[in-house]
Amino acid sequence: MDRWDDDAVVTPPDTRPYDAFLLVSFGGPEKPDDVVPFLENVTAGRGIPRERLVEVGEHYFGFGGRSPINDQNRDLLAVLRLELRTHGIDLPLYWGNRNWDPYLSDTLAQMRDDGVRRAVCLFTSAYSSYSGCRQYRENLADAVEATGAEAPRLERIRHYFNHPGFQAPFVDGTVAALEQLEREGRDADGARLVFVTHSIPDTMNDASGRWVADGTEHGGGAYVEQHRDVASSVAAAVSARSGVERAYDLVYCSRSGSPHVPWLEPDVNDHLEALAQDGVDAVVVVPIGFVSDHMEVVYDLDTEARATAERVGLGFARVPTPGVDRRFVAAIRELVVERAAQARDEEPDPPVVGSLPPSWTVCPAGCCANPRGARPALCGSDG
Ligand SMILES: CC1=C(CCC(=O)O)c2cc3nc(cc4[nH]c(cc5[nH]c(cc1n2)c(C)c5CCC(=O)O)c(CCC(=O)O)c4C)C(CCC(=O)O)=C3C
Ligand SMILES: [Fe+2]
Repeated sequence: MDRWDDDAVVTPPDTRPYDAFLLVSFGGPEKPDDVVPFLENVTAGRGIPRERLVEVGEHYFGFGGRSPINDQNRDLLAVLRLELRTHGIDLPLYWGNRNWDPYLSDTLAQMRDDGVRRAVCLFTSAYSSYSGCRQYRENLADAVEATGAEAPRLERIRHYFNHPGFQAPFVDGTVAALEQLEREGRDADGARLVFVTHSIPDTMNDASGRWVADGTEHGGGAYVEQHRDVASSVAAAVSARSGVERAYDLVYCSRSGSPHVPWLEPDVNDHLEALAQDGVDAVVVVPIGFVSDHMEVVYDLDTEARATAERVGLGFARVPTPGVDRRFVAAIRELVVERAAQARDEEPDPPVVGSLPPSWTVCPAGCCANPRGARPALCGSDG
């Protein structure tokens, strides 16, 4: 008969004061008829040129009008539910999107009806920027407004770009990609590591992580700084594993908006062309800007950037995003427990890799300012 040692009984981690977890994401179309209304949601008031919308719409139609992003969030919730349960954490999980069903306002109403009082939120963006943080905080404020007085109180997990569980899948994936290039007869030792993230307007980067105290501005440029820190940390871990120092770069994809507005560069396609001209034989593309392999990855990188690499004769291997990797899912569990301890005024020791400290959980006044003017936003000190 199996003996159940008393000391084998693990005391579940304390997640009070939270009685729910909310996954906050971008949303994406699920069938061809959804594509145009989805794009209209995304670009409302953004001044995106019509020809750009038609172009991006074609990307979606090329994938049957269905973005992978909602299914990836369903998968993440399924494995997270298992992860929490096996660690004795009984937290109901909810999911809401900015731009498509399930919308945050519908999800918040469900949470209210279920009697949820105080939920911890994770955004499917690991970094500081208006699009990746404050805009989600504004979306939460709008959803709480629509839900009314009984809406749950919402608090946010820190930016998790430097959590070890977010970076570990990129390190392993890069080592595996180099081995793949080796098998293809490419110069893996001389391969360039090309870290990629979503381009944003220069002004949005300048405003990222910039906050105001007593009329004085502090910080700014956090989006690029955080990505550079991840790139250097992953590149160092890969070189420690492979015994080879490789050159690496941080480049950008998915630029949008008016061509007259400066966005972060170089674009990944321009960069691949330049590397080929410099005689580089192969690249490993590491999409550190993304949590799952959604359209900005499977189209902008796996379709567009891969075609550029083939055209210029570069060996090309693309590393998977964290998605449902068990270390990333475990990191989410740890971040929930960490945030709950902070909410109880305890002082957990947040694990980080790289040279930057753990990010804040309550955004300071003015942080990642909305380029179109201030709007109500939750999870910060400027409501
Ligand atoms: C920083 C950032 C992230 C990462 C943070 C996060 O993960 O949230 C992100 C994610 C995503 N962006 C996505 C899609 C789009 N982004 C657009 C437009 C824009 N993105 C921007 C920034 C970002 N975007 C910006 C500054 C614009 C210009 C309009 C504006 O100023 O707001 C447009 C309009 C057409 C166009 O591309 O021009 C689309 C369709 C999808 C869904 C993919 C799928 O369906 O699988 C996802 C996850
Ligand atoms: Fe985007």
